[in-house]
Amino acid sequence: MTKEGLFLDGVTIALEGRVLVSLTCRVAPGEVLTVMGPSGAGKSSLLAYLGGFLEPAFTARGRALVDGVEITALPAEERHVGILFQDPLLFPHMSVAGNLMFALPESVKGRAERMRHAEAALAGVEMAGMGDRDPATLSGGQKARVALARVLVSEPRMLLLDEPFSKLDMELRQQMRMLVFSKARESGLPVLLVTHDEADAKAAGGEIVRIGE
Ligand SMILES: Nc1ncnc2c1ncn2[C@@H]1O[C@H](COP(=O)(O)OP(=O)(O)OP(=O)(O)O)[C@@H](O)[C@H]1O
Repeated sequence: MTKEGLFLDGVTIALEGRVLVSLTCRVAPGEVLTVMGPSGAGKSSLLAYLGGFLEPAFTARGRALVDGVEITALPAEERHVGILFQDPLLFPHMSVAGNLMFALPESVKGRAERMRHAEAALAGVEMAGMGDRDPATLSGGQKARVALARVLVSEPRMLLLDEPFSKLDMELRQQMRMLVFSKARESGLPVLLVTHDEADAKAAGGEIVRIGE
């Protein structure tokens, strides 16, 4: 399929009759669009609309297309939107590899093959050989890298990032920014990044949209 990236076509989100977000823009494959704005502006609601989990208190219209596929016309489970939140949200009852295998598409068959995919993805985030570890024994930075590997193995069409670096300390934050944006570029995934941090936007290097100001 030709990669066209993400197209937000008149995406409008309102709460109690008040428009919070109104956006038409394109994000090329591998590029990042950063959405900034004050608390309560509607940044997370925009991601929730694209991911298919917007609360019913909101009304929304407009289309989001990824590589020509109108994801907003699909049920959430068919959108294949990868999301990273502030917290890595690893399943605590599964090993690190188990967390990745859970996210792998069903098309990857057989336990050995699934394990190989998981291990390769871990190696791609500098976590080679850590598949057997219990997530609780990992550092914050390691958990963040596992969360990134998990979202990448799920073969998403695009990435939504909701303040994914904000809980990391300065040095780790910079490392994670580089890793996330280089993985997005490498895999040609369009990225929507929500952040309060101007340094995130700078590292992302793409266009910045400010809402609610
Ligand atoms: N379930 C809900 N029902 C009603 N109002 C809600 C609901 N969830 C959020 N809101 C309100 O919707 C508005 C937008 O919230 P949203 O979380 O999208 O903002 P945000 O820009 O992501 O804020 P922050 O930067 O603080 O995360 C806020 O005024 C919030 O109080």
